[in-house]
Amino acid sequence: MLPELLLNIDRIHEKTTQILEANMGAFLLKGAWLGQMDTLITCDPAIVNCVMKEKLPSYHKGVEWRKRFEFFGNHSMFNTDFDEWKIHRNTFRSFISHQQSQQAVAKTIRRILENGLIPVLELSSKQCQVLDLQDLFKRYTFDFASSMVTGHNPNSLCIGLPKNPVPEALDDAWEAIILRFLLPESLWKLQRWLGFGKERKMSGGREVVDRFCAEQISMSKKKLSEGKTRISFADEEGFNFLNCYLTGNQENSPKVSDEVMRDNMVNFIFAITTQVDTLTWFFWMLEKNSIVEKKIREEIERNLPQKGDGKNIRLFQLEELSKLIYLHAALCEALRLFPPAPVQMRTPLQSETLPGGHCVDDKTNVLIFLYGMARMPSVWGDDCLEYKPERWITEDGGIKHEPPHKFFSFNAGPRICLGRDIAFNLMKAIAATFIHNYNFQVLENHPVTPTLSVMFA
Ligand code: HEM
Repeated sequence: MLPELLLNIDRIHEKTTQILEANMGAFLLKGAWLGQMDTLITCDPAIVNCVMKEKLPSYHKGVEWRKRFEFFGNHSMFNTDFDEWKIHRNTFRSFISHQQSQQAVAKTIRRILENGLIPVLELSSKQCQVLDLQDLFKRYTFDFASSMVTGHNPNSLCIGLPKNPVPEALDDAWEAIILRFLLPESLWKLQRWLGFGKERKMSGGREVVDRFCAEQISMSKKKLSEGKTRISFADEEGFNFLNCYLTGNQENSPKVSDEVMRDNMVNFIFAITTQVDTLTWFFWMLEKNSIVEKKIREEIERNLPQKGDGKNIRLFQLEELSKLIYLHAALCEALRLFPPAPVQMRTPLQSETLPGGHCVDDKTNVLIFLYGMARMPSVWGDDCLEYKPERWITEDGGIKHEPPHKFFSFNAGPRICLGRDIAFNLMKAIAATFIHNYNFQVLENHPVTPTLSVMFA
């Protein structure tokens, strides 16, 4: 099957989905790939539940995963397992669930929308300019990520749209990483050694990201030593992820090395910027389903009536956004059909039998293909290919809860995404601002195809 997949590389998501459907949701790729290991490719929610939740301690991300994602460093939460992962997860959790967090998220989003997005949109609409929405979302999420992680807003979303090398470096990394999954290891290693193609771009990107992190770490240390930031990250002024490390995130927490901070800063920035892809596909879906856009506008008008003459640009408070159920459903539906991370992989530590009877061992990767899961009639019904926010709404008008092993876009089990609520706030804030205040349309004949990247971009 590997040749069949490689021959269809330009439509690999569709091809894999077809093969999965013909094989009842799981098929085995024998050897010669991913470190000469066999790989069970699956989109069966029962297998996901078993691997990611019920038996997670028996599986790890493993060496083949880390080799491919080395851009993130050996000490990032994303690349670690077991005890080391637990330490990092606790640090992230203590930051995200801190009482300052919600206020910091709300203020930061508002500041970026008010001072960054609105001036850009106002100018562009006056001058009838064409805008690249994906680029705007990249700037929005990067400015937010940098503010939360380092306390510094780089203002990449501002009039003139200056180039920022860090988000570009992340995009380059994604495109190189997918090739590390598709090409034989010897080939991508040779490319890395020769400094060639996407590997060369990724190495350059790594330098850019390392420099960014080193500068931020050194600036924050300097501020702390000069007493410019209050000592605790728990104060409003000093509340950022880096300070959480520098000032100790919990009682008696050991101070960590710059390398650990670097790896987890990159991890955090990456986690936040995943929303670029969801927002982009969401707006594309609105273009194709104008009735959904109309319903969102009506929901905003109905639930959040405007005071005054309605002529001013309107921004929403996060508490207001929680009243927008249909918008939430429309975003869930975009996340279902276009999960930003379309694959997850785990390797068992020993022999295991999976639901459905597949046997795997420590020489077999289990690769979960989320993109395919969304397109299985057996999982989501005969209308699974349709963009249909209504599937997320209960009879009494609330949001329908789907178990994470079925709606797997935020992962499931002990490693479930910690930033889900922040993600929805970020996405709803920009979506409501756009939809309520502006009309937009996609350029005629504009080609829309996913790039060959490990993210579904
Ligand atoms: C649409 C937006 C998002 C999606 C689809 C998403 C999805 C995911 C996925 C699939 C994972 C598992 C990664 C893995 O183990 O390989 C994950 C983990 C994580 N996410 Fe998100 N994420 C989003 C936004 C965010 C945001 C905004 C934050 C932070 C504010 C965040 C924080 C995290 C953290 C800390 C983890 C690590 C969990 C662990 O390994 O224990 N995510 N996310």
